[in-house]
Amino acid sequence: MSTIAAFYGSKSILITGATGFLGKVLMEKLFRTSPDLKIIYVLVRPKAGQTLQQRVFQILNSKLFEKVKEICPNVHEKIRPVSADLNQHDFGISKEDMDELLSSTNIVFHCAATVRFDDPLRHAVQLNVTATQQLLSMASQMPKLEAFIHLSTAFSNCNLKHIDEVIYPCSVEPKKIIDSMEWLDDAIIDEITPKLIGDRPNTYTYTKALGEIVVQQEGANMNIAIIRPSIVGATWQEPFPGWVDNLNGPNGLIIAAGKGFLRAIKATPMAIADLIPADTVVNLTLAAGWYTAVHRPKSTLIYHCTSGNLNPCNWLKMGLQVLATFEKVPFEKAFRRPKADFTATSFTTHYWNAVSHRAPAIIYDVYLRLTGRKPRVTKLMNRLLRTISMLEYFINHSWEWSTHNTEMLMSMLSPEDQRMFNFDVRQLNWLEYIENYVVGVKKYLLKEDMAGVPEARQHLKRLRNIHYLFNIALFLIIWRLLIARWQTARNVWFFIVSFCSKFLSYFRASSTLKL
Ligand SMILES: CCCCCCCCCCCCCCCCCCCCCCCCCCCCCC(=O)SCCNC(=O)CCNC(=O)[C@H](O)C(C)(C)COP(=O)(O)OP(=O)(O)OC[C@H]1O[C@@H](n2cnc3c(N)ncnc32)[C@H](O)[C@@H]1OP(=O)(O)O
Ligand SMILES: NC(=O)C1=CN([C@@H]2O[C@H](COP(=O)(O)OP(=O)(O)OC[C@H]3O[C@@H](n4cnc5c(N)ncnc54)[C@H](OP(=O)(O)O)[C@@H]3O)[C@@H](O)[C@H]2O)C=CC1
Repeated sequence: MSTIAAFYGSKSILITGATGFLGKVLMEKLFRTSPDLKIIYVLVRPKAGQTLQQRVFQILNSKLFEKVKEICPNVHEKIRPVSADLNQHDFGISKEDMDELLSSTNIVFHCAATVRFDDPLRHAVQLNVTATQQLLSMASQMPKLEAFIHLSTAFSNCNLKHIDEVIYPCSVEPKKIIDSMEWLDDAIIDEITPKLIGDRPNTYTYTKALGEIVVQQEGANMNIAIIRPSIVGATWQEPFPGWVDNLNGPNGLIIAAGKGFLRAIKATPMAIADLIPADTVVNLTLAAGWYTAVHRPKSTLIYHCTSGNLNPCNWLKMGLQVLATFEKVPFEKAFRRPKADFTATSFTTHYWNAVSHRAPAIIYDVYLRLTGRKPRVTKLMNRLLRTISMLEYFINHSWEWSTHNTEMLMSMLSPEDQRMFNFDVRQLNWLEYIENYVVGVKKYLLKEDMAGVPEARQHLKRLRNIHYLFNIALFLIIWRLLIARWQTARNVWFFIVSFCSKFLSYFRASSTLKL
């Protein structure tokens, strides 16, 4: 019997960010391995015209929860959506709901965050720092609380090269930042943002670092752990390989490359691609929750959930496997054939952006306009280039994360738990994982049927033929123009034609002699 699964049975669990990518995988695993758990409270905000119940219903009805519904048929009774907006004071939670949360919760998993890289500092601070502080204040009033698990990121200290499982100070205290957001106006905040974030690339990583300090300060008297995942990718094994549901991280780029929009990217091929599967993160998170509650470590433990030092893989190997999978399982209705290269300098990046990204987009939009349709590719391409510029930092740097606490936790697990809550990335076969990841992007994100693969292949063949025809036509047009305007080109042309005709007459003469 799994000790961890038994631990979560009979517990009341509070999850923030349960509608997000990791939150859903976490909830799924909890229900699947501990179907007898008491209740999961999920803090959800109504969104896109959907009520909380509709949002939760949609999650439970998704493919991700198919196994859960077999194992735990009454899952909908065990999940309690609580209306909450983390941007509001007390999260806008009603008094009755708050009383129930405070009196019943045993474990808190804090997954909610803004993960946007371009969020204005005020918004990122509100969600990643102030809301964390408020949640800790709520947690401090929970008499039955056994553990509080905070999801941070391995990149919270990406301004450093070597990162230990410790909390690093920031130049300005989080409390001062929170206070200043109250009275500074937006223009001033925008002005001071670059100074505050310093050598971090965005407000996301900066506010996640501040969030960690808040957790350490405010949670001193609680059983707390912090999980720092690196780049979270599709699921590796559970509940099935390749599950993914948003465009964050590599996902959007895999689509862009598979559909032939992304043809070149500035990347350091040999830099470590520190990807970590979502189910690995969830297994470590649940194991850490159990360990924190049962073993009550004296200080807040930080767990690096990274792959680089245990099972390193570089961007080149990953990129090539992504491209190899496109050959096997092409995406439908591609814009161009998938083919992507790394660029090394800003000059070559600008060049390929102009030639391989912007020019085809403009040409296609002209074609759309001429055929009476609305041009859209240039806009899409601009958005893609903006996204790439935001992600580029992470594919051109390498980091070393120590994983002592994570390895210690692994050694504390029983063999059964090591199997059931596996977070040992040394067992991960990257090539297999990436293939399943790309197929998962096709199936679960693009909602493309595998039955459409032969037609997708045919489409790529047509694109190849169009490409050849286009190149030949372009060559002939340029050559014709050159001959018309430039004497040297005419001379070269005359030389080639006379050389070919001499070669042909020689060939004809020698074959006649042989006869
Ligand atoms: C399997 C790995 C291999 C990868 C290989 C992929 C390419 C294959 C090519 C092969 C050959 C070449 C090899 C190349 C190898 C290198 C490839 C690099 C890929 C790896 C990228 C690394 C990413 C690292 C990030 C990790 C950092 C830390 C992790 C975390 O802690 S947090 C989670 C990460 N957070 C994010 O990723 C958020 C990033 N997103 C944003 O900040 C914003 O969305 C934005 C990018 C700034 C865009 O903002 P906008 O306001 O312009 O847009 P909005 O968000 O409103 O969306 C508008 C529409 O655009 C769609 N969209 C959003 N995001 C993306 C996206 N990433 N890609 C594409 N499209 C996106 C969105 O859905 C909207 O669509 P609409 O609704 O239809 O309008
Ligand atoms: N994905 C990744 O690559 C990595 C993620 N992490 C960390 O893991 C955690 C989860 O990330 P992930 O699942 O990918 O993120 P998602 O963006 O998928 O999910 C974010 C969650 O936060 C919720 N949320 C955002 N704003 C509010 C709000 N005002 N009130 C209530 N809920 C809100 C969202 O709710 P809604 O659905 O209503 O928007 C959603 O459930 C984060 O803390 C992130 O920093 C760390 C490293 C890498």
